[in-house]
Amino acid sequence: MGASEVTGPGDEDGVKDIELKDGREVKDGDVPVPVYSMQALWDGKMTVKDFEVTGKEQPTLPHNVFEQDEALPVIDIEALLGTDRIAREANMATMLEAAKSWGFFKIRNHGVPLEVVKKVESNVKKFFTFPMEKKLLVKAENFSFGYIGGSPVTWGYKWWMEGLHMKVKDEAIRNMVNLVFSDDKEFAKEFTKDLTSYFGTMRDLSRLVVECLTEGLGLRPDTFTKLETANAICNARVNHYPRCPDPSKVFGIPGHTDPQLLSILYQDEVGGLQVLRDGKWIGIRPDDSTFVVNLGDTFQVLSNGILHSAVHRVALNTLRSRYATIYFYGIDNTVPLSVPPELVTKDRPLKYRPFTVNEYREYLVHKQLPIDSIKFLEVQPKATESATELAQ
Ligand SMILES: O=C(O)CCC(=O)C(=O)O
Ligand SMILES: [Fe+2]
Repeated sequence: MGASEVTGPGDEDGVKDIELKDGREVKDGDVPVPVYSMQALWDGKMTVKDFEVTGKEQPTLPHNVFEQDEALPVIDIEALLGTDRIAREANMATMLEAAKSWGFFKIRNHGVPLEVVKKVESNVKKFFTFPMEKKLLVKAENFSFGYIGGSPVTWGYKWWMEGLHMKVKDEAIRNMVNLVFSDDKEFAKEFTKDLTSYFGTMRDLSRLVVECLTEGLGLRPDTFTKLETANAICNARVNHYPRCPDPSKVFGIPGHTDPQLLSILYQDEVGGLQVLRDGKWIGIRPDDSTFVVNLGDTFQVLSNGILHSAVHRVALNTLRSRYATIYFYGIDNTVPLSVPPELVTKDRPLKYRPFTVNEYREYLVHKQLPIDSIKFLEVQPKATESATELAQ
């Protein structure tokens, strides 16, 4: 199938004069910047074949099969905040257990009006309809903030999605929105207001969940949230997965874990989010009365492996575009982070080494988000120890 038959902006040619060299874009001898997969597809520089996943990693579950979704625990946030001690303890226990085993759960009675998320979704939907040259005004360099037209084409597997990755800081939001919607000042103002309110409510919700889980680990509830400094990487992304002519071979996002502490996700009614549980993929049913929470690598590491950062992926379909709005809650990106000593015992020796969020991020951007990227943070056996083991 030719790129022209693929849904999406197709002919937008904001990058047509850019040469691809070793998967990197080169503009008039400038420093090369990465080009993204969907952007290259829509520009006729890649085909659907370039997105195909092979062998064991191919999609196995259609986007609309949710057979075991009912088993996914649902936590009542109102009960966590309430005065009924029994209800609180029951929900705390279920949440902690879900965080250890699934790494995923749903939350209900979370107090965030659906409209707050839907507004962000619809504003960004409008952004996605713009011609590529306009989207590229806020292109994310190095997979950071702004427009992501897929995954870097240098990665082994390619993401069939585009996303708008937004910083939490008000000023950053304002600058980005004003740049893109410069000819519609009223809309830009509304957009900024909607985003600011979304970020505020999601941050509060994330803190609450993180603090309850931290308390469940036997630590002071603010052990990790107090590291949510000005340097913290908290951000949000609206993902758009266009219809795909071959969902049996292509993923929106292949299996991966999220790097941050925690993600809170709202998916539209189409379906496609799947989580790996005990070696089996389970489709998560879309549901407007809940958000999906999943733990990220930082939480698994800082809990010394007690909590689980689950592998998840996004399946596509031939009929409908899909949107997901995700808030990623992170902590300081420069301070060295390490497992609290209380979580290291004789039975549970230290599993992960100290690291900084920036160091991990740097690794991920260059390593294509491998499914087991968290291994990078494992304690390495000391050379002398391995030599001793070998000698025995
Ligand atoms: O689209 C989704 O449901 C999940 C997206 C996701 O996993 C991510 O952006 O990290
Ligand atoms: Fe993810």
